[in-house]
Amino acid sequence: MTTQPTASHFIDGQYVEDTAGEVIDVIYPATGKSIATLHAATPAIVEQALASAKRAQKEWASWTATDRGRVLRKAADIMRERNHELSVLETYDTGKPYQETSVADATSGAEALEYFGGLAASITGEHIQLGEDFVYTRREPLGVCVGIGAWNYPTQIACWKAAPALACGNAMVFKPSEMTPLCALKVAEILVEAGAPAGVYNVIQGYGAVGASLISDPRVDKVSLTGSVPTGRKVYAAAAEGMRHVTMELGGKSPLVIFDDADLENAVSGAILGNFYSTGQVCSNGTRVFVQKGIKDAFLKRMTERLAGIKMGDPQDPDVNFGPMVSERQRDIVEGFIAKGNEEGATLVTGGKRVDGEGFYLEATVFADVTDGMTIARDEIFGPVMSVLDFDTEEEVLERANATEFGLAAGVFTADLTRAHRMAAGFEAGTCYINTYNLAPVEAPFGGSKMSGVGRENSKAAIEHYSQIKGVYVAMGEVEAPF
Ligand SMILES: NC(=O)c1ccc[n+]([C@@H]2O[C@H](COP(=O)([O-])OP(=O)(O)OC[C@H]3O[C@@H](n4cnc5c(N)ncnc54)[C@H](O)[C@@H]3O)[C@@H](O)[C@H]2O)c1
Ligand SMILES: C[N+](C)(C)CCCC=O
Repeated sequence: MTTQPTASHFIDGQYVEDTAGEVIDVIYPATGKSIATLHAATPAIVEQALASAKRAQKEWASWTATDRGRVLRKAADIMRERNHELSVLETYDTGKPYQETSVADATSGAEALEYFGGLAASITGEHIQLGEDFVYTRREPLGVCVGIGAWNYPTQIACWKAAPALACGNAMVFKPSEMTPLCALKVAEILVEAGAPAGVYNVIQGYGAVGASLISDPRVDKVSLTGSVPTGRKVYAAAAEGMRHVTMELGGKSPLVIFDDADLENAVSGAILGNFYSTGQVCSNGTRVFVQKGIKDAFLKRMTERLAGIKMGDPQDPDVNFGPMVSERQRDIVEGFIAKGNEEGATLVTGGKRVDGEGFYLEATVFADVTDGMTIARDEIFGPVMSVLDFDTEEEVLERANATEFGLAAGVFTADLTRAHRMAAGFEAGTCYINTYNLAPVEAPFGGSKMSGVGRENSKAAIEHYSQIKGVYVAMGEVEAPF
């Protein structure tokens, strides 16, 4: 497969290049070798993208919602037909194993396009009768939306933003992460092939400065960021300057609580999904695993046995189920956290070492006897590191689970369903799980509370964040005035 795209940017329905932009060297995480060279957007490219989105949005919004929905559903079909090719590219972009990308990335993107394509025609206002007079509301697009992506799910993030934005009649300029710039270009190509007018969905590349220049442009009505909390703070503040709408999908340090009465095998599976999928590079991961004391030894034993089933290697090999980290830098950061865990007195149960040779491989790592104040229990690590903390009572664990600035996700494993619902109600998190972890179907809202974010992606809730209501008062009689 050719990983070098036709050009760096996709604007107004076609590939565009400007070699004056800063070089972006795309590295395959499994080998550490360059697989493509792109250029960050120059001010001229940013201008072209925004002008094109501004112009195209008017036309797109004038289509019936049914017609817009048909384009999105056709794009979903194309994505499904090309799932293999798109999954191979996602694996080159991120290093995630093909075993994962072939079921979780273009497929999730297609589901979003299909779901919001189906919903488009049902995005309506309402009628409010006021005696003889009445008010009707129109649910209107916001205009030009900017999407900014993180590197862990490049296809999914591009589609989770494009699908609701376009269903509501907006246009989008999307800037992928500089670490994984390839996949969003394919989403743009597919939308045009499915019939989206040129300019409705544009992709431009760049580092943070390109993202920042998009946000401050007066033509922009909304910014949707998927990224870290520090970047979220900056982006939210810049968006506030221009009173722009925002969606912030940010980081987390989510709790996963396992009671003594939980089904052990399911709890271990949930903790694996919540810590080691995508080599641990998942925002919603339940990295603080609170295990009730009575089940702790059995949990750690079974976890260690199950992790022996990891098959690390060439992520394009369909038998491999654990890939490298996205970059050398990210592996260094995670190794720094592992060192802190050791220094601060946690017990290393398994893993903890990098794998020598090419690529950015790091072992799946489990620490036990972690306490709330340790660095590995407080900071988002964004790598394959699980921290196991002990607890005694429900009341105690809920308080400790919530004692964090983050609020992205939370999970509980227990056979006591009354307790499970009490815990879900008590968690300070936007996305909660009972007896499972990290599923994100498009029909359900996904997003965080506290410092983990603002707004929701997926589900009908996303429509609220890509549209605005206009109220129209209609008088049926004479106008009364005081003088
Ligand atoms: N909540 C979610 O849905 C979700 C999903 C995936 C990742 N994440 C989070 O993303 C983080 C990992 O991704 P990352 O390292 O790419 O995050 P990051 O914050 O470093 O970068 C995210 C994006 O923001 C851009 N950016 C950086 N500075 C900017 C600025 N000043 N203005 C505008 N754009 C700017 C980057 O170029 C990149 O495209 C983790 O914290 C993870 O939890 C959250
Ligand atoms: C679908 N997952 C696995 C929950 C990932 C959502 C995006 C967060 O990183």
